[in-house]
Formats: sequence, C-alpha cells, structure tokens
Amino acid sequence: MANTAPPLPYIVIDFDSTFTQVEALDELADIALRGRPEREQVVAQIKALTDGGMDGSVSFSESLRRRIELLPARREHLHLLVEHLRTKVTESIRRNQAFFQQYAARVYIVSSGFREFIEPVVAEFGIPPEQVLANTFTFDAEGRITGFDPDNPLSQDGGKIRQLRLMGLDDAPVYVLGDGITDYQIREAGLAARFYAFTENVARPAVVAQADEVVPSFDEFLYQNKLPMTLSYPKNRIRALLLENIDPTAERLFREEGYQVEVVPGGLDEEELLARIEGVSILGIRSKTQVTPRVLERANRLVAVGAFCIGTNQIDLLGCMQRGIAVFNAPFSNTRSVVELALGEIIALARRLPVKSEQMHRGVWDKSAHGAFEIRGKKLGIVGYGNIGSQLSVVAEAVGMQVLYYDIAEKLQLGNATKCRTLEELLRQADVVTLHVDGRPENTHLIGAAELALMKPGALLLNNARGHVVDIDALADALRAGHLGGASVDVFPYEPKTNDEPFASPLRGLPNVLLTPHVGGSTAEAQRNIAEFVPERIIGYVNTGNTLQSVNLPNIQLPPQQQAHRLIHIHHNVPGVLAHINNVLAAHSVNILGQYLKTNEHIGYVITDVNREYDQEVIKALRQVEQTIKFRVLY
Ligand SMILES: NC(=O)C1=CN([C@@H]2O[C@H](COP(=O)(O)OP(=O)(O)OC[C@H]3O[C@@H](n4cnc5c(N)ncnc54)[C@H](O)[C@@H]3O)[C@@H](O)[C@H]2O)C=CC1
Ligand SMILES: O=C(O)C(=O)COP(=O)(O)O
Repeated sequence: MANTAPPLPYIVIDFDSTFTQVEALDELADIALRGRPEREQVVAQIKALTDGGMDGSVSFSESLRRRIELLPARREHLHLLVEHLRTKVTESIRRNQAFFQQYAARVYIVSSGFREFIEPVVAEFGIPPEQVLANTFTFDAEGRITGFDPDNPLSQDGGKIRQLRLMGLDDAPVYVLGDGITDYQIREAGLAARFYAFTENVARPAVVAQADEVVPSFDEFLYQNKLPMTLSYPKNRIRALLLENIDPTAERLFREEGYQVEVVPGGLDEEELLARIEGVSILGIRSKTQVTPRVLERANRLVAVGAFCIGTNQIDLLGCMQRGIAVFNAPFSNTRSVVELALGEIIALARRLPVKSEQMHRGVWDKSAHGAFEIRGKKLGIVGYGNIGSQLSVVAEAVGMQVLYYDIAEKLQLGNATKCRTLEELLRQADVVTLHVDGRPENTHLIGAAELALMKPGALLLNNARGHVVDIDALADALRAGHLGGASVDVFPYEPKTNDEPFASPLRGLPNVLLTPHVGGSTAEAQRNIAEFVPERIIGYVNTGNTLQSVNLPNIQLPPQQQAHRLIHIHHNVPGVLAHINNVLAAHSVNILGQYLKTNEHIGYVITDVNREYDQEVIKALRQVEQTIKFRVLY
C-alpha cells in the first residue's frame, strides 16, 4: 500500500515485555537453573526484582545488579535464550514484520536488557545492531556471566534518558513505546514527543497512568499514526457484546483474538439493546434476545451476529442480510441435549412422574399402576424431522418405540420410521406427539384447539421447539378436560428475561405436566460446544470473509489463503456490480489473483484477492461502487 502518512517519527521501542512477551532475564534464569532444586525460588526472586525495577519501586540499577548476582547463567545459555525469545515475539509485532522490514531505519530498540540476546531477535525484523541500544554482559574465562559493563549508560539509573540524549534524534519527533516507567521517563525528560504505554503483554497501572496513549497492540499504534499495517483495522477496536449467559469459553476466544468483550448475564429487551448496540461489531445472543429492525437501524458497526443456540427466529435475518451483517448459529451443538431431554420427558410422563413426585413431597404414598405405561411399542409422532427430530427418531427406536414423522420438507427416513403425509395423519395415530419444528412465524399455533382435538385420548404432548408453536390456552384446556394424558413444555410464548423474574403460565399447577425453563440445550457439553463453534465461525469471517455455515449470507468456501490483499464486497443483487468492481480494479491496474462470487435473491457477496500493490484511491473507488452494502479490506 502506498504510504500516505506524514513524515515518519523515530520509534523507540522497549524490548522486554514490549517487543517480546516476556522478561528475558527471568527466562534466562529459568533456562540456566533447569533441573536445579532452587530453580523456582531463584526465578521468583528475579521476577520480583524485575517487577520492582519496572514499576519504579526499586531503583533500576539496584534491580539489575541484584538480578545479575542471582543469575547463574553461562554463555551457552544465551543461545537457548535467543531461540526461546524468537518464539515469544509479541503477536502484533510479529504480525507487522513487513512494517519493520520497510521502516527499520526509523526504529530503535532502547532497552536495559542485553545486546547479546536482543540483537539476534530483532535482526529478523531488519533492525541493525547499531540501532540496538542495550547493556552488555561480562563473562569470566569459563564463560560464566559475571556482571555487566558499568560504563554503559543503560546500566545506570536514568539510563534511557542519558542514552536518548547521546543519540541526538532531533530531526523528527520521537515516539516511545514501552511497558515500563523508564520508558515513560524519556518523555518526562522532554526527549520524546509522545509516550505510548504498550499493554499487549503487561499493563502496569503506574505506567498506564502517565501515558499519552495506551495501545493494546502494535496495530493500534500504527493505526493511530496512519502508518502501514498488516491488518486493515486493529482487532482491539472490535467490540463484542455477549448476552444471556453465554459460556465463558466464548469470551476467552474473543479476547484471545484481541477483541474487547463486554458480557451481560441476562437478556436485554429491545430498549436496553438499543442503548448498547452502537459501536458493537459482534453481538452474541441466545434464544431470547430479539434482534429487531430497530436494533439493526442503530447498529452502526455490526459485522456479525452469533446465535449461541440453534434457533434464529429471534433475529431479523433479512434485515441483517440487507445490511451485510453475517449471522452464524450452532446448528448441531445442542441437538443431542434436546433429544435426551425429550426421551426423559416421554418416560416421565408415561409413568406420571410429575404427579407421583409431587404427591410424595406432600407425604402421600399412592402406589398404583393407574395411568402408567411402558413406552416400548408405543407410537411416537415427531413433528419436524430435522436434526433434532431425526436424531430422536433413532434413539426412540432403540428403546422400542414405533416412530411416525411429519415434515413439510422431504426427509431421509431413518430406521423403521414411517412418514405421515399430513399432520392430521400423525396426530390421529400417535401416543406421544413431540414438536421439533423451527420457530418461523408461520408455525405460530401449529398446534391449536383443532389439532389437540385430533390427538388420541390420553396422548402426551411435548413442546421443546418454540413457545409460539402451541396455543398454550388451548393446551391448558385440553389438559384440564382430561383429553390429554400429560404434557411437557420447555418453551413458552413469553419467557422471563432473567432468573429473577417470576414465571406465569396457564399450565402452572396442572397434573402430569412437566414444566422446564427453556433448558433443552442447557447442558455443560452443549454450551461449551456452542461457545467454541460460534466464535470460530465469526473470527473466521472477520479474518478471511469465510461465510460457510452463515445462516443468512451466501455461503462461500474459500480456497487456502494466497499472498494477497483480500477485498470483500456485499452488494444488492442487481446486474453489473461485479463488472463495475472489476472495472475499478482494471482502471487502477490492480491484478486480480482470485475472485469468488455467490448471490442469493437479495444480495451478492464477492471476495476479490488482489496483488499487494494498490493505493487508497482504489479503496475509495470501490467503496463508491453503486449498490454497495458493505465493503471491507481484510489485509
Ligand atoms: N428447547 C430448547 O432448548 C431448544 C429448542 N430448539 C428448537 O428446535 C428447533 C428445531 O431444531 P433442529 O432440528 O436443529 O432444526 P432443523 O432446521 O434441522 O429442523 C426443523 C425441521 O422442521 C421442519 N418444519 C418446519 N416447519 C414445519 C411444519 N410446520 N411442519 C412440519 N415440519 C416443519 C423443517 O422442514 C425442518 O426439517 C429449533 O429451530 C429451535 O427452535 C433447538 C435447540 C434447543
Ligand atoms: O438452541 C436453541 O434454539 C434453543 O432454543 C436453546 O436456546 P438457549 O441457548 O437455551 O436460549
């Protein structure tokens, strides 16, 4: 990318905990003491002295002197240390290796660490030895480290200030990037124009408090200074908002990716969500939160919605699509949990366990077989033969049930299951009816008074699908009238927002009715699976544009990454957009390395990989292509 930035400042970077993730002397002690009983104790002492020197509670020179005294290292340990440090280069520094290679002439490493290990590590980034300012060790004849050169200014208190004075960088502003108080002191002494507290590896409150800017990554430093960077946008600027008690694994994965994450335990209603959605790039919800057109209207930065569940009826999918917002769910992660719950419910109702258990709690011993039956040989009617319905079909046959199913779509018939041509045909025959349709609006009151009347006297009904699928008043009537033998309901037309809100329903208090608080998918296994699956899809989409398994954007499966810049473009599906994009690229002589397009009736999604040479004018022109909904440069 052409550099349109103002003249480059000098960038003075600290080494330990800034250029690398670790403190090298701590690591050296760890290496040198391998296999020795005192290892843990000595390393801890050294670490404490390092921290004291960094936050200013011990004078720097004393911290250094005492650390070296404690350090039983030899010359050969330094080779091991360098190999180790090469694997510990800070992620965002490594990611921007190309920046260093190109602008190495403006970068200085000024460190109170030691030249012997810094030079080889930064050399890979194009930084030459003369731009490394650091201490040097002294060794005895056997190669043992005995101390350091006391004349080196960096071994003394205020050393970095003295070193900067000696360097005389006065023809351009100096920006200092570091995690320690000694880095800030350069700015305090007037030798730098700005001090950036670098917090990717460690954030020291005393240092952060003094900073001109706090940068959680090197990408952020480059972005703020309009310098060329590998990513088009710093990940630390991506904000994720996670609602409804999503398993903490998701928060961890997003944080590891460098995003800011905000977690809200319960659900949010529309007004509450409206108040929080601005600036959010990734919204994580479960089945309750309604992502309405009004919410989308306000969602000025939303890139992806993660439904950390199966159902997506709570999301305005079309609205998301028309705004180029990708929606991902976890289509199989809690399937088995719902199936197991349904099987348990069938047996529980068949044995009238809700009644028996409630009586026992009241001290009533009613040993009788009245109304209790085995499920073996009984007919199970599955309405909705999708992932859950068909898996339940297999499990129910395994315990001896005869399975009937009804689905509006043609489905593979599993085992000995019998397909019904109409819902009525199923309802008339089944001893147990279980609902596993999705929550599309047309399924509202799929089961109402008329359908309940078709069911066999004494039959059981299970609803683990969505609350609006059953007319709950009609169900209560059918149960009160004794027409049905029992029911098990996990989902309700209105569900409390949090665990603090009471539950109201006409089904409360009815005999042989099992009520559960929408826990069909609430198992440890399912929640963990979901919390891995959905973030992986979203992070993949943000990083590569991969929409495979998105529920609303055209699915593009990408070939392995090429050495290219990737441009992703979502547009209204009208003729000529692709041609327009390609004309812009051709007019700027940008070479297309690969291009992938998929459309649906509403939108088109095109991913274009181009060679590395392009400028901001191309980007501007591509943003202006008519019918563009969203345009992003990925890298
Ligand atoms: N209680 C809970 O905690 C959970 C509830 N669910 C609910 O279960 C639903 C089903 O999940 P999956 O099986 O994974 O979905 P799926 O999409 O694989 O299956 C749904 C099936 O229902 C069929 N269908 C839709 N409307 C129908 C109708 N009117 N009559 C007959 N068939 C109809 C579809 O053709 C499809 O085969 C989800 O959409 C969700 O609402 C899912 C997980 C947990
Ligand atoms: O997966 C689904 O669709 C569910 O209904 C489960 O939703 P939940 O994550 O428990 O709010």
